[in-house]
Formats: sequence, structure tokens, C-alpha cells
Amino acid sequence: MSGKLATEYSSWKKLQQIYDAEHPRLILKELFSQDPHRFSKFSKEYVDPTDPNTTFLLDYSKNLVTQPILDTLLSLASEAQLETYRDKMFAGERINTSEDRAVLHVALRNFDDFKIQENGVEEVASVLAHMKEFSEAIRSGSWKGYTGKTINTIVNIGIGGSDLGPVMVTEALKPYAKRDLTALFVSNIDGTHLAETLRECDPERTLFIIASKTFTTQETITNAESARAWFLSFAKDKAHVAKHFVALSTNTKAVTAFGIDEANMFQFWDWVGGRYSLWSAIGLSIALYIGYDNFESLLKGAHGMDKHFKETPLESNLPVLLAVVGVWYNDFYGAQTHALLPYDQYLHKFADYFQQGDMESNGKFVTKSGERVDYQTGPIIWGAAGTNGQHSFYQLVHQGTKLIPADFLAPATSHNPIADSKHHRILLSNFFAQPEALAFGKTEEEVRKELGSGASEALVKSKVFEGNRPSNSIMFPLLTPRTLGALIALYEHKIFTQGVIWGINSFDQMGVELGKVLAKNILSQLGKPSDVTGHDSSTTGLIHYYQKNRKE
Ligand SMILES: O=P(O)(O)OC[C@H]1O[C@@H](O)[C@H](O)[C@@H](O)[C@@H]1O
Repeated sequence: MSGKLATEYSSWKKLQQIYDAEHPRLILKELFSQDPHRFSKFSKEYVDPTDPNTTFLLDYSKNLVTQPILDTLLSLASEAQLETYRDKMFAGERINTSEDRAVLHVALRNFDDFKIQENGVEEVASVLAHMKEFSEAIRSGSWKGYTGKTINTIVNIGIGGSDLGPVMVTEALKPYAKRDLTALFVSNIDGTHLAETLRECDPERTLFIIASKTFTTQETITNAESARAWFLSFAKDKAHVAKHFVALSTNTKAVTAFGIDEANMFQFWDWVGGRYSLWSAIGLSIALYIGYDNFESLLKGAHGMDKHFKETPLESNLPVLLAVVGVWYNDFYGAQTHALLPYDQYLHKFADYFQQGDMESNGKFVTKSGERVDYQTGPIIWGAAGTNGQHSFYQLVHQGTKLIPADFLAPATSHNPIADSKHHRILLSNFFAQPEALAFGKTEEEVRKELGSGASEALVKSKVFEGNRPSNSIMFPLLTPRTLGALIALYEHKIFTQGVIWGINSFDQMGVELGKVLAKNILSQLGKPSDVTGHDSSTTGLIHYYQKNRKE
């Protein structure tokens, strides 16, 4: 990045002045009543530049912004050289500086459109062809297990980026799934996860997909070894492993050492970050579950958003708008979190997925040039599918003491229009009502009128909704593979944009390393109390308690 702290930009300073002077007057109720055209000014319909049928509406009018604030936020993005860094990413420059790597998930869904130079990019098409051929063989039943039966269950063994994307997308695109193929996922090292999953598997009809970019991740390799031992307890002969185990990885040596044939390995490259890898071979479980053509539509939807991000001026660029509005709350309003609230059961893993996508990317306190930031970086991402959240944590979102910016997402049409779409109309009425309630609240006067004269003061106060709580709403016609691809890429580029503004490297994850190293050392000390050395009294005490109480 430019080597500057974000607070040094003149637009940052201007934003601080605007915030200090104006924020008490930024009242959504007033902003809407002053301008009857606020919705049309602050909403945009996305039309995929490569496919006019893929569209969605982004309504960002319920944000605590005016046009001059938005303009200043966009100047901040320009001052941080967003366009330059965006072009560097698409050109394959090594913008992941700490690991000296290019950041090219956009190359995985490019279909020869942008010219991208980097080793491996020319192999993308052949890996996709391999995924197509393999997924068709499994789905058609031409691929047989060791006793000649077809595969009816796939088990993806992976963690982090090698799990969350496939889990989220297979859930989201279930309406497109081959229902006689069950997709299961094992991620946790907790033996319970594998044991419970294997209870659902028939060894003669199960395919294990070992998904690991590095093929060294302790959880994944341990789970894969135990799955192989389970399989061999039935199949007996190691030669049968070839029909039931495939690998998705960048590490050919480790894959073959594990005993998986190179022919059953699906490659990707070090310029694919784990949390940006569902578009790569890591998406094999998706292709198997929804079919290769639908997987390709997912990639194409993301490519459309890439083109939009790359070619649209900042003021109409949807990921950029989401990003800068997020910076406004995160850095000036002091919001700590950002909620993702999809009103679509199929998107129930969306927030989980972007917890890694956003927090592993932007949860950093040093800039690319090694300086400690003096401002907030990535927000805490959380959320749940509507309307479940309403009956759980929305109380705090509406009346708590914290500002929680939120994105609401919903399809106009449901894949399951049961009871003549009654369910969907109820769902959507909530999707429309919640942002309205958050923004406009309910005054004391309205409460008094409602309760009548006998109500206690305490009761009146407890029923007031202060409102002025901001949100974005995203509505799309139907959750299709292409729309989902566009939505995921929308958030990926939002994360990229915020990372550029904050001057951090959004593409490494040094923060996950320390715990791994300590755990490795502790694992070697778990035998007996006298082995436990070099820790504080709390950690030592905890390990001693375990040693005293375990039954193995
Ligand atoms: O795919 P791998 O190499 O097994 O890595 C899995 C995960 O490992 C974690 O340690 C990383 O923080 C994630 O980014 C990554 O996705």
C-alpha cells in the first residue's frame, strides 16, 4: 500500500471533522423526510455486465450518510489508491507482500476475459475440465467403489477455507443438488465430528475428499488418516483407496505420500488464498453436489462481479460503496461489529463463511509497512438467518447500547413457495420491517399514545425504540448459482477495499500461527505431570487437572 496510516489521509481528517460536527444531526428519519428521492439516490440495481439476467438491488439509503459524506468516503478510497491496488491484484502483482504472493482468486473464474499473467493461471481450465469429468463420473454412477457400487455419499475433510466455502455453498444451492448424493463435511479435530459423520457412511459407497491447500494442516491430516483407517477396516486392501479418496491441494508431494494417486489429485496454486478458494479445486464437493454446470454458473456470477468491481467508477461500484460505509461506522462511529442477516434459510451459513472471509483478512493491527495502526481495522462479523435471529439477539440490535450496522439479504422468490408462498410473504414482511424498525424506531410519544394514561414511566421508557440504526438491504430475484457467485464476490471485494483503506495485508493470516505452535509443544507434554514445563501457573494447572481426571 502507500505506506501511510489511514489517519494521515486528508479525507480521513475531513471525515473526522464531519463526524464531530454533524453526527448528532444525522438522523435517518429527518434525512428521509428532507429528501423524498433518498431511496433512488442511495440504491443501485446491479446488472451483471456479462449476463443481464443476473441482478440484485442494493439499498444503502438507510445509512447515516449524506452525499457529501459519501463523496468524502470515496475520496478516502481514492487517496488510499484503491484503483491502483485493485489493478495490481487483477494484474497478478504480489500484493500479498508478507508471503510474496499474487492474489488471484479472480483468475479462477475468469474464463479468458482479463489477461492475467502468473504461473499456474494457464492450468485453471484443465483443472476445471478434470473436475467436470470427475463430477460427471460420480454423478452418473460410472465411477464405482471397491465392490462395484456407485457413490452415494461424499465426505469433504478440510478446515477453514477448505471447509467453510463448500459448506456454505452446498447449503445455499441445495435446490440444485442431486438429492441421492449426500454431502457431509468433517472439519473439527474433535473425534466426535468424524465419528458421528462416519456413522452415516457406507464404506462401499463413500468418497472422501481430502481438502487442504498445504496438506499439512494437523486437523485435516489426522481426520484423513482416521477416515482411511476406518475405510480399510472394511476394504482391507490398500489398492481400494484409489476409488474412495481424492485430494484437493497445492502440495503434490504430501498428497502422494499420504497414498493418494496423483491422478486423483486436483491442483491449485499458492496465489489462491484459503478463504478465497471455493472457486478452485476446493469447490469439488460443490461441483459433485450441484453438478459441474451449476458450479460453472457460480464462477461466472463471481466473474460478473469482478468485472463490475474492476471497471465501474467508485461512486457506482457496489463493493466499494459497502466498504466505505462500513469504514464510516467502524472508524468514526466506533461500531465494533457488522451483522450479516440473510432472510433465506439456504444462506444460513453465510455469516459463518464471512467470519473467516472478513476477520481472517482484515483482523490485523499492523500495516503492510509494519506500523501499528492508530485506528480500528476489521469488524467482528456475525449473524444468523432471519427470522431466527429476531427471536434471539435482535433485542440488543434494536434497544441495546451498541451500534450494530447490518446487511439484510433476501430473495424475491422462494425455491419453496409452500402454502401458496404464505411462508415467503411472512418471511419477507419481516425482511422489510426490521430495517424499517431499526432506522425509524418508535418515539416516547407514540408509546404513550399506545399505552394510554395509566402506564408507568418505566414501562413507557422500556418500549421506546430510538431508531437511527443503520442497515443495507440486498434483494435478488432468486438465489441461483450465478446470483450467489455475484454476492460472494461482492463481499470479497468489499473486504479488499477496506483492507486497502486501512493499509493492511488482507491476504496473510499470521495470527493463527502462535496457537498452533503452542499446541504442538503442549501435545508433547500431555503424558505425565512431570512433563509439563515452561508454562504459566494457569496453563500448568489446567493441564494437571486434565491429567488427573482423564480416562483413556
Ligand atoms: O487448506 P489448509 O492448508 O488445510 O488450510 C486450512 C486453513 O488453515 C488455517 O490455519 C488458516 O488460517 C486458514 O486460512 C486455512 O484456510
